[in-house]
Amino acid sequence: MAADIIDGKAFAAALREKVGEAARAFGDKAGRKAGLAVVLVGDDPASQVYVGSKGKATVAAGMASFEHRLPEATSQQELEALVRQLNADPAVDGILVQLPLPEHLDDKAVIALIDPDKDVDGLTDTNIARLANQQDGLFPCTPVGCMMLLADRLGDLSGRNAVVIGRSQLVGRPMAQLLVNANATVTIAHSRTRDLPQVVRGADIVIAAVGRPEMVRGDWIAPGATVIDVGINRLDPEPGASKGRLVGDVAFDEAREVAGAITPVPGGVGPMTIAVLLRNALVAAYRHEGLPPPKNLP
Ligand SMILES: Nc1nc2c(c(=O)[nH]1)N[C@@H](CN(C=O)c1ccc(C(=O)N[C@@H](CCC(=O)O)C(=O)O)cc1)CN2
Repeated sequence: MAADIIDGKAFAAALREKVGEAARAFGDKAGRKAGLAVVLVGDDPASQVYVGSKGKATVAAGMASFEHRLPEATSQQELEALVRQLNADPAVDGILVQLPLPEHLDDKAVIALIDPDKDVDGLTDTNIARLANQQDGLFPCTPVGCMMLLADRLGDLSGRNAVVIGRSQLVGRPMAQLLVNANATVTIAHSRTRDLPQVVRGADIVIAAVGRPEMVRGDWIAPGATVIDVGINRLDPEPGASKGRLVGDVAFDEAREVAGAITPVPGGVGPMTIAVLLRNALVAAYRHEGLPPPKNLP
């Protein structure tokens, strides 16, 4: 039987609604809107689209959006000066530097400067440590979104075997930590993993986050497994088409024949990234004002 489709787009829309309600309540309590600053350097077309979507979603949720689009030639010093300025700005509750940065810029040095309590991407050392120590903090949006989809589908994850394919700072590593914190048994697989198909066959939960189109094949998936596809890869255009198709890291049609549930691309994990970003920015705003975030905000 074909797997159920996990509708990330619908889940994200519901989360954005809840964030919108909580943002209105924040405005009433704090006498100001929660504010999210997004910094984009250069003209990478995909990043421009994502930053535009983030700005629109922020405003739609009733929050203030501060967009900083800097030219490709921006120096490390200029970018760091902007981050310092945003750290000091009381109207800014959350700061996100869109990745990847142009090659000449040192992303680690820029991220290290972000005030951890405004670090809505959860990439600073302080938030990495808070995640590892199971403390309150701000954690990376895509993995948090994946956890919400998994909890909705599977409930308690205790004792489940999860394989995370990919070990990036933005997805693979925090994803594995969140799964461990939820008492799953976690394997992190990567380019040096031996017999990856066999490793994946042992998983009840597969998180694919490698950035290689349709790498995970249907015969790697255990029957009934839950497959979360984080990859967003654009294929070369077919003859006569202006744009190539978007595919994930999982061969969707094959995997769907075997899995119990699977996220599609597009419409799966991607929309959760922006919804969780809004959630993180609002949580940061409540904490910034010394207020407890609303209990009904996941
Ligand atoms: N600082 C950060 N940079 C980047 C992050 C991040 O979380 N923080 N994530 C990605 C890109 N990203 C947000 O920035 C993002 C990617 C995809 C989507 C999304 O909704 N995708 C749609 C398809 C969109 C399309 O048609 O192209 C989907 O999957 O349905 C949202 C956000 C890298 N950089």
